[in-house]
Amino acid sequence: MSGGGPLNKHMTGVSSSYHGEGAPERAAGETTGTTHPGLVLLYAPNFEQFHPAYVFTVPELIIGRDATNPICVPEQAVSRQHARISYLDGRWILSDLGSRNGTMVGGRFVGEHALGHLDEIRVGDAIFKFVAGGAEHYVRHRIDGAIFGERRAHHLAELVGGCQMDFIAGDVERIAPTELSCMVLGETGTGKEVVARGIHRLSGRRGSFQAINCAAIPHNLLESELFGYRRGAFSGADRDKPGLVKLADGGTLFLDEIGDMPLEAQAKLLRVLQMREVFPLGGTTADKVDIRVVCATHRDLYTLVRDGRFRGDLFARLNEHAVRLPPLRERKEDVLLLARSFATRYGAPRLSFTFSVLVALMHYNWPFNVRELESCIKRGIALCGGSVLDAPQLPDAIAEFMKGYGARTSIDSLGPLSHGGPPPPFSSQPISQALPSRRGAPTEDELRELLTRHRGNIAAVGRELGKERMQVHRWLKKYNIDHEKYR
Ligand SMILES: Nc1ncnc2c1ncn2[C@@H]1O[C@H](COP(=O)(O)OP(=O)(O)OP(=O)(O)O)[C@@H](O)[C@H]1O
Repeated sequence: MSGGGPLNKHMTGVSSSYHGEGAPERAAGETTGTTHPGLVLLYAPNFEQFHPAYVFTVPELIIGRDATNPICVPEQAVSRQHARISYLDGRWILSDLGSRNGTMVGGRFVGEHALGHLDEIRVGDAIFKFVAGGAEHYVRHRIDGAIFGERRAHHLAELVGGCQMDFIAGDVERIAPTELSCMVLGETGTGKEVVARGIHRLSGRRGSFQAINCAAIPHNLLESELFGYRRGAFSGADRDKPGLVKLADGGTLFLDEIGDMPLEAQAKLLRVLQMREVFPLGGTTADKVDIRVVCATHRDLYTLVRDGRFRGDLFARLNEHAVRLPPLRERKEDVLLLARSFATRYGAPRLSFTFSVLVALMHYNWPFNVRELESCIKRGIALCGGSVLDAPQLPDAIAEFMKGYGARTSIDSLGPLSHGGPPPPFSSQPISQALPSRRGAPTEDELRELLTRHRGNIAAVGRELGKERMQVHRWLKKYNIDHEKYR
């Protein structure tokens, strides 16, 4: 496997094998003491020919088409020695080696660039992310879900993802059967409720799963929803009503957005947890309850506790174990798997994605996380009829985000590091003028990507390819592409 065949890490400077020597057994997030930087593959059309991750163990590595390169990108569009990554004055520097088609970081062509954690690098059609540490954790998880070796999690299939999710799911599986109260932390749409339901499902508790969003319910109603009421407790209370605490007896109570719970309700909840009994509003006697609590929040509860807006004693009681879900932009290696899983969920298991769509999905920063990706795929299926999802069917937010994609940086972001030597191959010309004429025809995916980037402008596509407009029209005809759809 690999571009470059089985690698000898001493020869090549990377240890990326997931099927044998050198592949660490631990997954992301564990404290291992091994924190090598490296590149993690996010997407390549021929991803089976790559390692899932390339761990840096020497201070200089070459990326290129030659199979002898430590990081081989086996593609015609990639130069034999395309780019170099070297360690200089405490930074990892990516330098384009005068390649034919350029090297991109964060969607822009660069000459030299000091890499930052999670920088997205594109060489040819291969997209990687640079990680400043922990690259060794990614070496066993391929972007299509294949795992080389043992999976950590075995029962939480609903938590789709790569190595970070496997680690988290393994953690959830371990704590689910215990009595520990759990705090699930993460931005909106990262899957906190999926985790909470998973904890309940694997807990072995026979009661039901009850969920409430503390931010979505008016404060005056929250207590009656949670603790229930007795008939006559207030006007309109014409019968006893059990609250969610009672309904979750023997099961799990999921308190979403716990940071929004008013202080009075917090005091009552603490009592429920300590005394294992609930007093309905207007009641004089308590009902015994046995609940397991899982909470979620996107807020910083430590700050709320410090500011007196959240009770420290309740926080300690709820936070017996914390599960942190990273935002999607920090785990883009999950995007392909998630997209495929949503395609199945929404009735299009055979949905395929054009290359330009995958480029966009990897490049976008997903402010609303997995929920946003889910909506994007669901909508895309409706628009494309469930066969091929193409760039024009992506939401406006993504199209807008992609507008600057493929630009050349106006200044290379290396700062004062350059120690003499040849100047970086920087040009202030737009890339379309700087690129030499290509030899062959673009592939259909390449052409679609160019059309997306230039919003259907044939002249601009032609300039970038170094070809006449008529030639671009001939290719459009050949691939049966309507460039108007990209405008
Ligand atoms: N790892 C995942 N695998 C599969 N689906 C996921 C994953 N993470 C999230 N989802 C899906 O994304 C959507 C949002 O997830 P969920 O409601 O659990 O997020 P949340 O963090 O609880 O959001 P909020 O904070 O807004 O309540 C759901 O449809 C869920 O099924």
